[in-house]
Amino acid sequence: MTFGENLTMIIRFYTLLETSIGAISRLKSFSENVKQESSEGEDIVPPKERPADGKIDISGVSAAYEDNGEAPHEHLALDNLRLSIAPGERVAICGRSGSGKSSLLLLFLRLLDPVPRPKPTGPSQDHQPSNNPLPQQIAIDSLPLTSISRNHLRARILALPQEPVFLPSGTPTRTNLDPQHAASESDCVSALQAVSLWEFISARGGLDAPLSPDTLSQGQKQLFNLARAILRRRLRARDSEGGILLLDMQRVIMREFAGYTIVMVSHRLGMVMGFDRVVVMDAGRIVEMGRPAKLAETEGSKFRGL
Ligand SMILES: Nc1ncnc2c1ncn2[C@@H]1O[C@H](COP(=O)(O)OP(=O)(O)OP(=O)(O)O)[C@@H](O)[C@H]1O
Repeated sequence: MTFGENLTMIIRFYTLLETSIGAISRLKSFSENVKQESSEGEDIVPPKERPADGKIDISGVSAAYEDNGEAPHEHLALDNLRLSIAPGERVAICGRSGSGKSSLLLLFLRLLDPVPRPKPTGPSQDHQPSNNPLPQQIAIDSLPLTSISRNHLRARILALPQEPVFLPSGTPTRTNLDPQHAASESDCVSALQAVSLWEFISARGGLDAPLSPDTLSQGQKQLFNLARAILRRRLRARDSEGGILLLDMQRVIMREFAGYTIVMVSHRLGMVMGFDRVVVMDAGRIVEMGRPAKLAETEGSKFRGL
């Protein structure tokens, strides 16, 4: 072996060692810093057809990211939210960056939990009375979220986040699309066809070929994520129709989710106008609510201002 080859090998192994040490350090910091979720009291496993209706009730809920224990929170991401959503209603959540839209979706998935409110803030408003008589609670189809098994809750609610998550590069496309291998090959192809991604995937070796998320554009990643939700919706439809879809992306295929209660975060007016109701947020509070077309016409409305 020449000196050059030896040097190349040393550099390659050294780089690998550095990468591995980095991974170990990230795992160590993850296990030290990330608190385990407590599943106390979450003993209800809803029957397969739930959430069949998709009714949502939020009564006086506040939430914060920092963990203060029992101490009051200075910065609330969500501040005394009260919102009822009827089964099958399509609600768009609007508001400036940082107003709490994504945090609201995290609430439904128990990725953010309610915290006690420090004190009534600001003047009482129509949409959010500051003297709230109800205990703070979120319920889906009249079941308090805190009593539903967290895993079941997350498995039942379809969520499309802003930043889609992919399995490590090299994982087959099919596993990325359907990690539990619950769907048939034709189900997978059909879901990818529904979002016009099948031709692209097929040209790269099809379902069993390894997928490198880096080779997908941001739009393609969102479409892939949408194909996952379509596939899960179609598999679920064999047991029950309806459910809850949380959308934190701009592109939606309404046709695929007819009958679902939809809560969508949106910045695009064109998308919002087709919804039943728009909820405008500011500083973690609901500041306006109503039919999008009506609010868009109302002089001085916050929605119009956006
Ligand atoms: N991981 C986090 N840690 C701490 N604070 C956070 C975190 N995520 C959001 N926040 C804070 O919570 C508040 C609400 O943020 P959120 O992401 O819900 O807003 P948003 O309306 O979805 O914004 P955007 O339109 O930019 O996505 C903001 O004050 C934000 O700084």
